[in-house]
Amino acid sequence: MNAQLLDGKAIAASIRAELKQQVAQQLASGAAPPGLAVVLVGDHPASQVYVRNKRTACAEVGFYSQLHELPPTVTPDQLLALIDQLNADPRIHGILVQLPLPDAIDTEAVLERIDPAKDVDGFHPYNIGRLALRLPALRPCTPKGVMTLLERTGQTLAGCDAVIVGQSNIVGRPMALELLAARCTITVCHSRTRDLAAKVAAADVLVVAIGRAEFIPGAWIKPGAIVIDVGMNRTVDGKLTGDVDFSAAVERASWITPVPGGVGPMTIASLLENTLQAAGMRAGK
Ligand SMILES: Nc1nc(=O)c2c([nH]1)NC[C@@H]1CN(c3ccc(C(=O)N[C@@H](CCC(=O)O)C(=O)O)cc3)C=[N+]21
Repeated sequence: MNAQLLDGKAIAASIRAELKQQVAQQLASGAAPPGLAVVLVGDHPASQVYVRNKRTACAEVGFYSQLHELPPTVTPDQLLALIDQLNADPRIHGILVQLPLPDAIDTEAVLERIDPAKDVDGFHPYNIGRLALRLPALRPCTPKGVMTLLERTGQTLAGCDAVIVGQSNIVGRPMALELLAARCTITVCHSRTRDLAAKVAAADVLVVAIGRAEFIPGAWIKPGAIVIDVGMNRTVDGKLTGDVDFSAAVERASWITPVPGGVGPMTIASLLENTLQAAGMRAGK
């Protein structure tokens, strides 16, 4: 069997085209554009690339956006004061504080300072709690993008055995909540999991988000599984590679995401959807 490619790059482009139309319609009826503020602390080179991609995407769909670049020496009080200012700014509907933050800053305190109604990353405990309770919320962008990819396969998720490798607050845990809401049976694996190979081999839907290049061998994949690779690892020669051994997995899976061009562009598309949602203009869902 040779898997079909879940082309995140193309699906994200079609989502942006739809959002662009919705924004144009709202603008024509006199509404202000959705506004996103991105806060970047320090000079993490990878973060600068991601932030640039996010701002380009905002411009493409007609959003207003601001970039706030702060030095790595910024004090917690200065950062919290900026968040307060953005919370109060009526032009800004979404606030994204790029992670990771410098060690001297208490990440949880910063994320909790963001108005939950402007929390377009969906990282605030209020929004995570609402996701856990299956209430409408701003949902974390990467798991939301993965759910959009899974919908595009046309496969029924209810009743599937879904296995998530990785238990991070930003991907693994909210991913488990999303798949549970879709009525999958969930297994979350992590560094203390026993017999990971057997867990992976039981997955109808496999989502891998651990950040270790080609950690999951293709031979572990259940024939016919849907494989979603959230990993983005930079190899020594500068290429991006996922957490799954793609060349072997593609021969067993029914659907698989490439890296790059899979989950990454969907994360940004979800951020745009969330910003539109926060602006009160309903995005797709
Ligand atoms: N508060 C916060 N929210 C985030 O959503 C967030 C963050 N912090 N910190 C960093 C990570 C990383 N992230 C990416 C999003 C898209 C691509 C993406 O579009 N990747 C392209 C390729 C990019 C390349 O070639 O380098 C792809 O996979 O095809 C990558 C990485 C969002 N993050």
